[in-house]
Amino acid sequence: MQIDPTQLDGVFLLTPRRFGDARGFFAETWNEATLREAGLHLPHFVQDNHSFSAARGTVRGLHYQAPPVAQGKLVRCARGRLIDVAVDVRRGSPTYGQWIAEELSFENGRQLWIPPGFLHGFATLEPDTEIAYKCTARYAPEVEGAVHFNDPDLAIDWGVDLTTAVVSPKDAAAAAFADWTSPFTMEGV
Ligand SMILES: Cc1cn([C@H]2C[C@H](O)[C@@H](COP(=O)(O)OP(=O)(O)O[C@H]3O[C@@H](C)C(=O)[C@@H](O)[C@H]3O)O2)c(=O)[nH]c1=O
Repeated sequence: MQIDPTQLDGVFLLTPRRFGDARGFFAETWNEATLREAGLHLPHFVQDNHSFSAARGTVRGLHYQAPPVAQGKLVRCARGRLIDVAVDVRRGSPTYGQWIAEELSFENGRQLWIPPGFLHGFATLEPDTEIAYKCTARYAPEVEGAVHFNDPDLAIDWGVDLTTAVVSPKDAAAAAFADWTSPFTMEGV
């Protein structure tokens, strides 16, 4: 497993080793001991999610759950190609409001570790794209929230035409970043 830091402290790109043969490949997508030996101690995961998006240009996000059920997410693309986005919303963080956008695909096998304290979203770059992610806390709809994906202050480059993006009604009605108060601090996530 290759582990690469990103510009945001605590967010890592993980690239599992693929063992190719005549049948295709095999890869370990998650191995607690291997990561610990490499110095990356991820919290305990309690839920695995899988979603499918039919159209290119589907955008889901920017989502979070508030503490004490904030979620860390280990994200990968099982089919197709997507841009995965993490926004640092830890109050007091030197990179508060900054984001990273990483391409994850079936082809490149890369995974993004996003700890609690970040907004998460993604845009599909191909039709029939599947995302799979492990979460460190259970689904808690009573404390979930969203910031608008096309927020002018965040100005995220999703890699797709946002005027024709496929979004949920919930995401279309999400708050502006400037009107939103983050429930996260550097310590309390
Ligand atoms: C997220 C989630 C949704 N659901 C249900 C609620 C709803 O009926 C249906 C679709 O939910 P949503 O519209 O919230 O799905 P979606 O927009 O795909 O939400 C997800 O987006 C990405 C970016 C994330 O980071 C995730 O944490 C999650 O927020 O699935 C669960 O049962 N468990 C879950 O963990």
